[in-house]
Amino acid sequence: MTTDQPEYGNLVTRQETCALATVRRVAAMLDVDPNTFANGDSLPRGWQFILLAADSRRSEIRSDGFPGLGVPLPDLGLPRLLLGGRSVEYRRDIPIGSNLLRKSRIQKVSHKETLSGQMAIVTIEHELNTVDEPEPALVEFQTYIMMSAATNRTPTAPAEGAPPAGAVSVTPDDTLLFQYSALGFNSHKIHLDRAYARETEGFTDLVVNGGLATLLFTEHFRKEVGQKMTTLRTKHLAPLFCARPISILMDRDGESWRLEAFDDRGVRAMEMLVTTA
Ligand SMILES: C/C(=C\C(=O)SCCNC(=O)CCNC(=O)[C@H](O)C(C)(C)COP(=O)(O)OP(=O)(O)OC[C@H]1O[C@@H](n2cnc3c(N)ncnc32)[C@H](O)[C@@H]1OP(=O)(O)O)C(=O)O
Repeated sequence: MTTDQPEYGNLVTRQETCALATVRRVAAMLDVDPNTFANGDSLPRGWQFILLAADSRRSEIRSDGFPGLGVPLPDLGLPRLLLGGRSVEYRRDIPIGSNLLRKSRIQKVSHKETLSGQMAIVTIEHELNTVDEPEPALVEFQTYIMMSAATNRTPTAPAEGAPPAGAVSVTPDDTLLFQYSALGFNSHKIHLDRAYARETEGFTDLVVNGGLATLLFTEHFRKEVGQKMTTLRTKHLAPLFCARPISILMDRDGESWRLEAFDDRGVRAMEMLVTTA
């Protein structure tokens, strides 16, 4: 059963700065030379997570360590949460060093009864405007799946065999997970606290943040294709785990690219669709 809730609608506005120091740290995390970036250069498309962090007070942090969505959302009584997907439209470049106005709101909340229990699907919309332009430079929708406490049901998808041949492999480790969480001011414990991830949420290991997996995809796209993305859409189908190789496959269809991620057991865990101008 699905029930669509009317918009919560409260618009939250914030001042953000695309700080060179933070951009240099993202570069360092990705093993890119930080000295190749300067004020006035364009923020690489895919790196906007540093401008979309929540700034919740410590007293507002959820029991799972998640700082919240950065916009008011009533307590839905669903203590667990995973990123379901994102959809981004890049309209203009964001200059490094620029000041931005960020507008965020809950766009939609749907409630579902599923085999795993109650679920809410929450979509939040962010716009980033450079101060001198009336139209947003970037519009991003993020969908979070909120769930009841972990049951006996394992959240790990069934094994399907080996990863596909011809894929590029990347293995996120504890350090990468920590640095991504720190740069996004995200203290969710499934990415940082192995005992919590296993014992409280029932995962086999630390879960790779879907935003980090997306960043690894967009970096792969930047290096292999080199064209500017105009849109990207992701869907997270199964969790990816720390210290396990992720296999990335990329296919082109005209001006669109489809990237898929498989875990070390061959489970298709994520897909990303990219278009270019
Ligand atoms: C936290 C956090 C950030 C993160 O990045 S967490 C890591 C990244 N995300 C994931 O690893 C999620 C991977 N996906 C899953 O584990 C499963 O898909 C999930 C979400 C547990 C749902 O699986 P179920 O088997 O329990 O449910 P169903 O597949 O039957 O779906 C039930 C309804 O939910 C809708 N739905 C499912 N997945 C998504 C999705 N990715 N996006 C949007 N909607 C989704 C599905 O359509 C079903 O609805 P129907 O109307 O079709 O019944 C951080 O920032 O800290």
